[in-house]
Amino acid sequence: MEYLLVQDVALSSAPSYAAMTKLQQWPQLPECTEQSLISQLQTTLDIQQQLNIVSMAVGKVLPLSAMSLKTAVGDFSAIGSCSGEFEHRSVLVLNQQCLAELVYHSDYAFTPMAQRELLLLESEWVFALRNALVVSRLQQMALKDTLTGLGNRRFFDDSFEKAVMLAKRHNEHCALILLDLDNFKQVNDSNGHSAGDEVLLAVADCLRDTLRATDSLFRFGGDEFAVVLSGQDTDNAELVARRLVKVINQHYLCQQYAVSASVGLAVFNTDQCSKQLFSAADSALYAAKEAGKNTVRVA
Ligand SMILES: Nc1nc2c(ncn2[C@@H]2O[C@H](COP(=O)(O)OP(=O)(O)OP(=O)(O)O)[C@@H](O)[C@H]2O)c(=O)[nH]1
Repeated sequence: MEYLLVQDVALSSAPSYAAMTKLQQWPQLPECTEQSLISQLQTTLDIQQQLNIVSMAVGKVLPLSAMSLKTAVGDFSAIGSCSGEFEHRSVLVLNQQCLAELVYHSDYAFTPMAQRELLLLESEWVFALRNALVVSRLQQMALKDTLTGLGNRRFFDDSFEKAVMLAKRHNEHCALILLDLDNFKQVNDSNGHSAGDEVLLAVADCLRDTLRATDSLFRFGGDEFAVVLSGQDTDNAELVARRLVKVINQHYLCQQYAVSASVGLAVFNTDQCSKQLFSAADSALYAAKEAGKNTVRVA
């Protein structure tokens, strides 16, 4: 299913609320309920929060056990969702554009009356949801590397600063891995830029698959990647770093083009600020290159 993308949005061309919903044909909720849902939705541009708000409103008109939303910027589940025997699906459309698909679950059948009430609540949500989707899409575009879909340098700067501050506050470990591919330039030079892009995509996949969901992975630009590991001491972080170098060595494209990876690792100590930790990892990366590449050095 094709969902709304930010470039599809023409904010000024949205139809009027009444024309879009044909509300007069539908059973009306008491005015205060209707007003409060719309005004609650206007308080946030966060899709998850909007879904939670709508699920609470739906819960007032029928017994709901789960509610989830599929969009172009990701899938969301209402807080407290659990399985239910009956399912009802709705596609949310605004201005002839598909915003999202909503999936409801309940232990009770979705009667035609219940479905009409859901439709009414959905019609109150579409404008706020459209705005939240646009914001989310813009955030993704500002913070993601377009080739690999990983966080970009700007996202790294922000996340790294926060990770170091948290580590300091909770007196925990925080490790920074800087990874730079070896001999990558020759892939571009001998096989063209698209072959280079393929290698970068393969490396991004290797790194993503090897790391845990709680680790943060970024592409800095060029052939440089960064990983922030929260709560890992030097020994564990070094194990992770060596594993990353190994999976890159084992990938058939990297073998084909003789590409490997050098890594610099630094683990936060409480006297350091984020700049000092970064600089320590950068020096370690330089040492790994100087040591002949395809290796890990710890600051
Ligand atoms: N295909 C492709 N190449 C890129 C991209 N961004 C940067 N590059 C190229 O990546 C190369 C990075 O240069 P270097 O790090 O010096 O290359 P290297 O051969 O790995 O050098 P060593 O680290 O010393 O082994 C340059 O040739 C850039 O043009 C990209 O998005 N796609």
